[in-house]
Order: sequence, then C-alpha cells, then structure tokens
Amino acid sequence: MGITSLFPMQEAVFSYLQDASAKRIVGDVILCAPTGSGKTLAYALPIVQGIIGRKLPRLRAIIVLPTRDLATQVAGVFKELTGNFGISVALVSGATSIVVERASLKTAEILIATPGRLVDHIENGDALSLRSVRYLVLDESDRLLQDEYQGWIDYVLPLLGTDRNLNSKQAEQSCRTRSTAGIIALAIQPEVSARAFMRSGQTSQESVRKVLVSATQTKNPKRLVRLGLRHPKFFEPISEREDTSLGNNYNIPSSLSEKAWIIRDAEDKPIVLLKTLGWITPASSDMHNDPAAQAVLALSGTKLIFTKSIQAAHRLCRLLEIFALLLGVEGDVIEMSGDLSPARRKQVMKTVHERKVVHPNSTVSPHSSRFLVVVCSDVLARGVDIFNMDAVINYDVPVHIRTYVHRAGRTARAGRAGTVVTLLLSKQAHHFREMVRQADRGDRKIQAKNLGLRDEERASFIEKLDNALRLLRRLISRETLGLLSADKPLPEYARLEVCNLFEEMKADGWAQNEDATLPDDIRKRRITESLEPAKRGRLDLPPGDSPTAIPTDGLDNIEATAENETLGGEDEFHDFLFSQIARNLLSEKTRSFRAM
Ligand SMILES: Nc1ncnc2c1ncn2[C@@H]1O[C@H](COP(=O)(O)OP(=O)(O)OP(=O)(O)O)[C@@H](O)[C@H]1O
Repeated sequence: MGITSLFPMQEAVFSYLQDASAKRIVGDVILCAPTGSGKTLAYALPIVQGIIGRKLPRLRAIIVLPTRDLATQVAGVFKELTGNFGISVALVSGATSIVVERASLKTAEILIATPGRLVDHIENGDALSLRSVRYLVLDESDRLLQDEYQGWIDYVLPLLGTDRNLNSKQAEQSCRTRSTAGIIALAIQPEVSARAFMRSGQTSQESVRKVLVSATQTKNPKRLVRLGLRHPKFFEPISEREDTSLGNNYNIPSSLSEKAWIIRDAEDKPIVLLKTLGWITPASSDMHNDPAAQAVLALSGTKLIFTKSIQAAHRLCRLLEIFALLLGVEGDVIEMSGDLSPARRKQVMKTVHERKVVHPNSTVSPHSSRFLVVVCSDVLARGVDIFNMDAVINYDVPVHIRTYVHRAGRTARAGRAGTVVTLLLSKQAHHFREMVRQADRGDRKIQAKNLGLRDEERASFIEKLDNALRLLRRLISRETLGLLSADKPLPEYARLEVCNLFEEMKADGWAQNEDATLPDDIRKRRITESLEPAKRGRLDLPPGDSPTAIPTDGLDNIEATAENETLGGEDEFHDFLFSQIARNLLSEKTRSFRAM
C-alpha cells in the first residue's frame, strides 16, 4: 500500500472510533471530506483494528457502496489491509456468481456489498448472520440515500445486531412508519421532535455504529432521519467561514486547479477540446496572446473526459480515435461507460490503473510519454480511485454541483496536483456560475476564459472536422444497424478511411507531430487495397447508410443539458429543514479534524 503516515482527517476518525469502541460510547459518524483525501482508510483501519485478535469469526462490519466497481475497489483495500491477519473479507456485488458469493459469506468477517445484492442474500436466507455486526458503513452515502436505493435501508437496518429470524416484512413496516412519523415531526417542531425521534426506535441497533462517508454529504433530513442516527459526530475540514453551521458540503481538494473555457460557437467545441488536450497547437507566434495556448494541458499523462451520457461518451471516444490517427499523436483513447460488458470494463479499469495499452491494433508499447485519454459517462464520476490521473475535462457541463465535485475529484488525489477544465457554451456559463456560487465554496475560484477560435483557424480546421464527423456518422450508423461492435476499437475499414484524410491534414500543418506516419498496419493495408479494387469495394460502406443526427457541436444537442440544470423546489425545502436540524441538534459537530 506504501502508506507511511496518516492524514490528519484519518488520524482524527481513527482515534475517535477506536476510543469510542473501547469505551463503548454510542455515536454514529458523518465524514465529509474532499475527494481523494483517503476516506476509505479512515473507516477501514479502525474496523480492521477492531477485528484483529477476535477469536470467533463473525460478520462484524458491512460496507455498502452504490456500484459494483466501487465495491470491488473497496474490497481490494480491505483485502490488502487484512492480508496478514487472516481476516475474511467477502464481496457481494454481482461481480461473481451468486453461488460463489454465497459460499464466501459463511466465513465473512467484513462484507463489502452493493445494496441490491446485499438484500438478495438476506432475502434468500443465505449464510449471513447480522447479529454480531458492529459497523454499517455507507460509502458515498448521499448516493446511497437517494430514492432509488432507499428500499435497502428500510429492509436491512432493522435486522442489524439482531437475530435474523425477525420477520423482515414486520421490520420493514415498522421502519417505514417510524420514518414517516419522524419527518413529519421534524417539519412541525424541529428542535424537540427530532431529538426525541433520534433517541427512539433504536432497540435493535444499539450496538451498531453507522458511518456515513462522502465528499458531498446529503443535507436532506428525510434521508438522514430514516437512518436513526445517534449522537452523530461530524468530521469535516476546517472552515474559515463564520457561519459554519451547515458545514461545507461540497469538498474540493486544495491541490486542484479549476478552469472553465467559455466557447461562443458550439461547433468549435471539439476543436477546443483538441487544443486543450494539446493535440493541436496554435502557431508559435500566437503563444503569448492566444488564451488557448495557455489553456493547453500537457500532451502526455492520463486524462479523463466526462460526457453527459453513454451515447455521448461513445461518440466522443470514436471522434478522438479518428483524430488521434489524423493528427499523428502518440497515445490511446479508450471508452468507459455502463454500456460496456463487465469484462471490457474490467479490462479498461486495469488499463487505466496500469496505464497500459489495450487496443489490439495499437503498435506502441506503454510508455510514460504516451498519453491515455479515457472518455466516459458519469460511471467513473464517483469514488473511483485512479492514482495517476493528471486532469479531468468536463466536455459536457455537469448538471449538479455534486457531479462537478465528484468528477473533478478523480484528479488531485491524496495531495497531488491536478486540473479540471470545464468546457462551457456561452449560454451555459451563467447557469454554471450560479451553480458554483450556490455551492458556497468559500474563497475557491474557477479561472474562466473566453476561448473561441480565430476565423482563420476555424476556416482551416472546420473542413477536417466535417470529414471526421462524416466518418463518425457512418461508424455510428453501422453500429446502430448491428454491423459493427461498438465495444471494440476503431474498426479496420474506418482506419482505412482515415488514411484519405490523413495526408490532407498533414499537408495543412494540423498534425501535432510533423513526422507522423500512419501506423504500419494501415499503411500496408492501404497499399494492398489500392492494388485490389475488388477487395476494397467489400470494405467500403453500403451506399444506403443513413446518417445519424449529429447537431450543434457535431456530436449531440448540448442545449438540452443546460435546460435541465435547475435546483428543484423540493431541494430548497429540504435545505431549509436540514438547516433547522443542523442548528438545533448537531451542536456537537466537530469543526475541525484536530479540535476533537
Ligand atoms: N495516509 C495516506 N498517505 C498517502 N496516500 C494515501 C493515504 N491514505 C490514502 N491514500 C491514498 O489516497 C488515495 C485516495 O483515497 P480514497 O480512495 O480513500 O479517497 P476518498 O476520500 O475515498 O475519495 P473519493 O471521495 O473520491 O471516494 C488512494 O490512492 C489511497 O491509497
């Protein structure tokens, strides 16, 4: 693991939990610390410490995470920590068959689970005794407390620390009643009722400590109350602000540099992205005056590009694959989204962690000077720990500040430097500014710049972009018709088509690398094709391919995203309720990690 000392936040949480366990102090924990600040170890260490030396192997801790990928990641951390102590860690997330999972439950002392799979195992009466459970951790708690997941809480909570023969239907019923009563009481008379509510109904869970972990803790009282927290202890970073009663719920690492490029014309967006990636550079004479020149990130290294949907990620990935060939840049572009098969996702994650090349037709071996660009949907936005991520680019603006915080948090982890760049259309800039302002981030600033293309630049590049988009359209169209696998790297025929654009691009000086040549496999194939027209005909696209609509920036309709970005009235109501609870109940709140 290579960790020599603990971060202050980890020390604070560790010593509190150790002390509280030793003295049998009742109290749950709410940990709200920046992305990449080591929250996993903060709760994992005290849990493991508490189990070491226990003679009877029993299930002592359940850690719940919202996705399979995150559960797998956290299970890895626990396995590393417990390796030398013979503590059994089980993972139930659907990553392996239910039979294999069931077998692992028999001896499990620490269980890492996704909510659905956890309920499945309990419902099926699998070898899962919850009687000795002492910790319930909700990692990414705000996500786990969202509506679509809440069923699992109602189901699991009443069973913790009890014999499992408690009728689950009864338990569910009692919990529902309690929650509804609680929220109504809070709304009417926050101070008195909520205290009484939090004290009540804890009979079955007295011995279970709940730990809520996120960089963006929920402020929604309805969601918090149903957990029946007891004397919650808040851990959050020191705030300079006077009014800290609500705490800073959106934590950004201090080593993160935040930028936003405002783009006037939607169709310039892909070109601005290429510039930001350092794939195309402005003429050297412009370097001092052109803001784009200062905007460019280092070409090498690993970057993560977020798009608004699975489809958008796929299109952008394809487009970048095409441009990587056209511009002769040395690196790899890969896609990561929920649409990929589990095997492919695993392979991509391995690649990202190891920074290796996965494309079978990639000819260059892994090297630090080669870049790796991962284009993804929000599947990678939360919790995923990628050690060597140099920058995050929001190609599509995030629709909520929470999403912004988590996406940005994939870089600048564990005190390292990192950059997040958000590409904004002029129309979106106002909303984005408002969203950031409402997040109440103290003195943090996002460096914003207008970043258009000069007319001559646009004139010279737009034709290449059009050609690339035409090729992209045909690719997508073939995938839609089921003639191509969207799960594979750029197919052969598309790479051949790229040849036709390549020389043109190079002649016009757009190639990032002056000496760029086509990869050998394409060059050889191209010569063969030109000698054998019959064969070439087979590779060409059918004439009837219908183009897929690619509006505005040439990729998708961005304006639709901007319109969806509003904070609902319900959120405001919950914010109000939460503020009441926070002021009235949580006076024990820890204001700094050190001042415990
Ligand atoms: N004390 C430490 N010293 C050095 N590195 C550490 C330390 N603790 C944790 N790390 C490393 O910091 C990285 C981030 O840790 P972790 O994934 O727990 O962050 P997190 O706070 O949960 O982030 P997120 O909110 O994004 O989920 C990991 O690679 C981890 O190994």
